[in-house]
Amino acid sequence: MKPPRLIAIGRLKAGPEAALFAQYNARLRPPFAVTELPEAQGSAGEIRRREGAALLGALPEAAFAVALDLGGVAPESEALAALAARWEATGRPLCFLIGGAEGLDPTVLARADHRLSLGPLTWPHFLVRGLLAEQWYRVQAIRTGHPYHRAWRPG
Ligand SMILES: C[S@@+](CC[C@H](N)C(=O)[O-])C[C@H]1O[C@@H](n2cnc3c(N)ncnc32)[C@H](O)[C@@H]1O
Repeated sequence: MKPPRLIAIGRLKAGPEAALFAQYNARLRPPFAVTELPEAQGSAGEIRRREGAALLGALPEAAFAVALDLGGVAPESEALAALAARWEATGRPLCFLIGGAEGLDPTVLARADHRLSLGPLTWPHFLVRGLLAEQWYRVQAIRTGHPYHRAWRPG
């Protein structure tokens, strides 16, 4: 299987966020391939537009693009596992897009094939990489029946 690609704004320096991402990415089969794009300068609108253009420029034309976006739908982990199977069945290279501090430009959201929320809380973009890697590992555990994911919830 081709590795999913993570295209993200900002260069992740060594520290707790990088360690969290590395820990879960190392467990993934296959791990994410990562493309980092520099943070843009200017007003908030200019930053969004410039970063948006860079994200779209780094996105392969055929890609199935999943934008990490607060305005998207926040699925339960089992539902995300079902979505992952559908995304893979398209046969298109899977790419996740993470914005910078100003968020994703509307052009990126318009291009996205899916808008994925990790819940209504706003997370720092560097932390989102680790959260996504953990959820993708959980998705793989759900799909393979690995006990990492415990589905039980109180009734
Ligand atoms: C600090 S947030 C940007 C906040 C910005 N005000 C917005 O509304 O998008 C940086 C990036 O992290 C990702 N992000 C942060 N929280 C998220 C969440 N709860 N669900 C999905 N993505 C999130 C998005 O890709 C976002 O562009």
